[in-house]
Amino acid sequence: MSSNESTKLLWTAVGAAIAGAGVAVAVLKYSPARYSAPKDEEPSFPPLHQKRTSFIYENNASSSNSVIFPHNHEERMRRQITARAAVEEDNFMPRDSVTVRVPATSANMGPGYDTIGMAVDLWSEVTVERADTFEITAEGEGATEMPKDETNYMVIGCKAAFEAANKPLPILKYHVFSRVPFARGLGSSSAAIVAGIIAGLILAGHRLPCWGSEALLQIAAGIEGHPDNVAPVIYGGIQVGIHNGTRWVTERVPCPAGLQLVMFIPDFIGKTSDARSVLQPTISREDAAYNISRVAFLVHALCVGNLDNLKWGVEDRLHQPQRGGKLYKYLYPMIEAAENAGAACAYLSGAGPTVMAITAGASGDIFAQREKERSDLAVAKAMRQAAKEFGVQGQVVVTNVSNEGARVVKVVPPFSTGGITYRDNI
Ligand SMILES: Nc1ncnc2c1ncn2[C@@H]1O[C@H](COP(=O)(O)OP(=O)(O)O)[C@@H](O)[C@H]1O
Ligand SMILES: N[C@@H](CCOP(=O)(O)O)C(=O)O
Repeated sequence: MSSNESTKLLWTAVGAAIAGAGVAVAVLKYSPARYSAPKDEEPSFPPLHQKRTSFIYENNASSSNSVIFPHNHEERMRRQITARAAVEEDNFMPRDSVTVRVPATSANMGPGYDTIGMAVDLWSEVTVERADTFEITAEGEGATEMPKDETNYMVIGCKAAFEAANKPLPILKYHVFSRVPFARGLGSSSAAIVAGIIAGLILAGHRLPCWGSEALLQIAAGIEGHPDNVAPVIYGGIQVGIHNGTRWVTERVPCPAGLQLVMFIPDFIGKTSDARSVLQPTISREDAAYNISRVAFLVHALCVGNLDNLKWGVEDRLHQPQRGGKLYKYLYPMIEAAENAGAACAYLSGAGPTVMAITAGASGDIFAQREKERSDLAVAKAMRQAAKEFGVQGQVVVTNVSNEGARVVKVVPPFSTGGITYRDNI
């Protein structure tokens, strides 16, 4: 290399270093990290109904083009929310009518009492509309049994939504087409609560903060008292929820593909409140350790897709032995029969009386699989036989886990406008 070339290289390097330092200073000075909330403090945003195109970048030093550090998830979310909110601004006006679909859920999954729950591919559809007189009509599961007055959870959910919106509850009429078995341990109450809240929010034209506060979850779990049903109704999949001392927090647990759910649903009703009252108020350290180990095993088995470990993972000493002993004598014999017939595991769904067996199919829809690849039929037969031996009448329903939670399927006036069409043209 000539001395000329090396001098040129030296100056290029010096120039690059100065430019780099300049960028670094600019980045540090204007980095969005400077505007993030102090540690341990929730970032406070203006009310969500306010025009938001300005609130994130009120301080002009930070523009939407400024650098986001890889770890700065919060800033990235704020920008995404801002962009989306600008598009959706028009959609937050009060509505006349809304229809929401909500899934059944299977809580506890054995040892995860009041903590773990799974969305089940069985859906109810709730329509709430403004009316001159209050009315509740229902068809399908529990149509005659569910309350038709203000104690109905759809109404309680709707009321909570209007309270959150700080608006008086208008006169509304409710219609539910229910496919979630009523008071059978498949989360009919949580489905009604979540449907009511979502419908109420949309009718009121109010939206709740999601990221960082999950306000919908707070309201729903506040009404239900535990998050194991409402979290999967809202978010779908398998959810593990806690209360962190300040608020409810839920996380999705990965769900292995191709699971089938084989449910024995007795013909009789089992109210959750009754099934909670048979539980002992305290448990031994040994039983606590037992349940901790099983929950850990369950979550691990789901995460790595090790279905062989599920049968250990669903074992429990917190509620199943008491409920099985006092209310559902068929429970353990049915679990054994299902597992012997090829189920990966079986447990009491929620507070019962339904027993849930999980079987592993090949990939694709079960109706497109050869019988050899499916164990749901053998498991269903074994569960029915066990029920017969105990004189319990009921039906077996086979379905899947739903990775999706509650969704709005119709709104009047619609969200879709000439310019933007939302899915299903809602
Ligand atoms: N819209 C509704 N759908 C189902 N149950 C409701 C509804 N509104 C109120 N309930 C009450 O909730 C109870 C059913 O909930 P629960 O006992 O927890 O069973 P599940 O396992 O189905 O959630 C019943 O006593 C019923 O009166
Ligand atoms: N953790 C609760 C779950 C109740 O579920 P449900 O579907 O029976 O309402 C309990 O075990 O009590």
